[in-house]
Amino acid sequence: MRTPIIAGNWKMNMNPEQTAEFVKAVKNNLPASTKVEAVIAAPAVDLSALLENAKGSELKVAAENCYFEDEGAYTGETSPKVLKEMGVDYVIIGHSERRDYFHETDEDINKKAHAIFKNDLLPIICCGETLETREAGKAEEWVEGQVTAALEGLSADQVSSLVIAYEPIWAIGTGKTASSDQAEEICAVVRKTVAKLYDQTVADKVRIQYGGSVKPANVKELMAKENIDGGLVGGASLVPDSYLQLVNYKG
Ligand SMILES: O=C[C@H](O)COP(=O)(O)O
Repeated sequence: MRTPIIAGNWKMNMNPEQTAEFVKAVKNNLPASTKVEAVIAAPAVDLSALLENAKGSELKVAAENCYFEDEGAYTGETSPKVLKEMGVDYVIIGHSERRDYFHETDEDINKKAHAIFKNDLLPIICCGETLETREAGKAEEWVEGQVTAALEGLSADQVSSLVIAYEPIWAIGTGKTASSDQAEEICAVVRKTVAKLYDQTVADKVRIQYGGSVKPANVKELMAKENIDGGLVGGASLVPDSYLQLVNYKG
């Protein structure tokens, strides 16, 4: 009943020309968005090229970040209001790289989630533990805390429509995928947290992605898990053929 959602997260890796070429290479071979939602999250400087070339196709477009104010004196930030005007569908927030390198806090992420909904966009909210936290046996508690903080003040309807991406930091860009059982275990914790904060109906609707070295070779096994509804994919989303294999994992 939950539509799978596979999102490529390009990070800081493409320019507008490469973006246009990529979209041309994939746009006619994407699954129907009712079967699997295929999303690309691109750097702000590539969004125009992405949107223009994706027009009329099944591809959905995400920004990799935004600010929590619509406009004003915030040099270098991206307005969620303008993202909406441009035609963007989703915004990734709380990625571990932003939490770590750019000091994004749980409070910032919650403010961004509210700003995203205010502008009629949908957030993809990232969470995930470090290897240290996992080895200390605290991964579940950590992820529950991140999810609780990110969702504060959001309505049941809003939470039903958003996406949460569980990305164990030790599996990002390392080639070390969490086993499908490890991924499922924490994705189940995410769903339980939503049930605890809201109710089971909301928890059954929220879509949960796994991210961390997802590739064509492991996507089917991960997607077969009960609580995994999608993937947030870095490296393997940069090449058209690999991206197409991921979004067409159902055949
Ligand atoms: O947002 C995507 C994740 O950080 C995963 O990246 P990766 O697939 O390169 O491990």
